[in-house]
Amino acid sequence: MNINRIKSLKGSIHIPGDKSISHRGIMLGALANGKTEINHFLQGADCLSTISCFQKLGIDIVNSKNSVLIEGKGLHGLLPSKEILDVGNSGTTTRLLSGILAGQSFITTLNGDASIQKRPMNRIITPLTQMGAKIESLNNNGCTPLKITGSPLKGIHYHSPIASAQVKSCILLAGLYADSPTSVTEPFVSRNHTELMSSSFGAEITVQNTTVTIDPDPTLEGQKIDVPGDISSAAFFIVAGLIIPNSEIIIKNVGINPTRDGILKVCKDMGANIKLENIHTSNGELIADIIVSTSSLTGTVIEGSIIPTLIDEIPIIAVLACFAKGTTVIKDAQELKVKESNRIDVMVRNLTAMGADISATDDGMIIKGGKPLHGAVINSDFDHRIAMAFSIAALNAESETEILGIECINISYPDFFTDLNNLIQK
Ligand SMILES: O=C(O)C1=C[C@@H](OP(=O)(O)O)[C@@H](O)[C@H](O)C1
Ligand SMILES: C=C(OP(=O)(O)O)C(=O)O
Repeated sequence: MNINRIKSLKGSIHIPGDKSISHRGIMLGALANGKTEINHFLQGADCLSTISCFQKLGIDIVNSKNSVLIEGKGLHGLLPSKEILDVGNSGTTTRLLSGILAGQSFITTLNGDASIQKRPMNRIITPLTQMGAKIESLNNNGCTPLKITGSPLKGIHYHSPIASAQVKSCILLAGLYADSPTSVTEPFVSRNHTELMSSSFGAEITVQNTTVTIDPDPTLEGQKIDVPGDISSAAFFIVAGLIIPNSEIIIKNVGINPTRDGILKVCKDMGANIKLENIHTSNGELIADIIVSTSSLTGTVIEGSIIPTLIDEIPIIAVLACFAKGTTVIKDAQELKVKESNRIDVMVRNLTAMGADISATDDGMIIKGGKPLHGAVINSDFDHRIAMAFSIAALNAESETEILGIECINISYPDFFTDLNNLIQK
């Protein structure tokens, strides 16, 4: 894909459904009694992997694009899969599903693509094993393929060394099958969609500071879920609207859950023209329209408790920082090394190729903004966030940019270029 500089962006856009919430809707819908209807479900490859895994576990799911209908079979209704479950590229599917499978009365093997086979799974194997689960990393490297032998589980209080919603959610979902309450304490609060959604399905969840506790064996009842737009997808348009001259865009119906809204705070800190309108709540999730216009920006420091609230947005925030005056420092973000790619290395390599002044640190990056970007050949390393971040950077670079492996945007945002083209002013 070749991309050139554009003049401006104008208009309004509806962002596709939130990836994290879409995954959880399928999982909890499958474990609930009766029908669950999910509207504005994200039709990205990761969420389709979650659907196909649950279909193989005996759940009827009809995906009619506008809505997804799930015929839930209750907490104990899953059936053994005849095949290996394919989790594709999705870390969320792998880790959350492993928590559910740990409590079943059958054996499951799951595996995914080349990227998933390098992502760390000991972070879930350790707590699930403490609960009594039997999980084998078949290549003995702490990664997939995983063989999960469902077992009777006991409730634990796990102190997670990382603020990870996937680790927390994996343990909480396993906790549904435990013999006593299960608690997870994390160093900082990570996204809380599992907590919000499972309590709306009828689970007993209590939250105290950074500790979440779930009671076992609830009766979950099917729900109607309206998925808000994904702020992690909106982030590309937020940044585009800020860095491209003469732009003003309205991004409608975006989830701004406080455990996800770090990018909004960072933009405000940097001096962005950004406003929220029409703020309301749906299914316990906070939603707003976001209005952004071209802004003069200054660098900032991003560290500590805000990191989990913007972890997937760091690639596009690094692009934003290139267009700000002064230095932006990103710290405490070592988790970026174990995403679909090593997002610190890949951002530094590719932004350097475009002429930015950026260096990698052990836990983040330092960007000295203000140097104009020029076109380059960008290898996305088949990471969707990287491919989209550089598609936006290319819109304000001096010469043509070529992005290799652009198809990976299908993971989280299949219509990204259609939506972008609708805003570009010729
Ligand atoms: O729980 C989730 O839906 C997610 C949690 C985050 O991962 P970690 O839990 O590994 O931080 C995030 O990066 C991922 O895109 C989605
Ligand atoms: C890290 C991501 O997803 P996952 O962990 O589910 O693969 C992401 O979407 O940026």
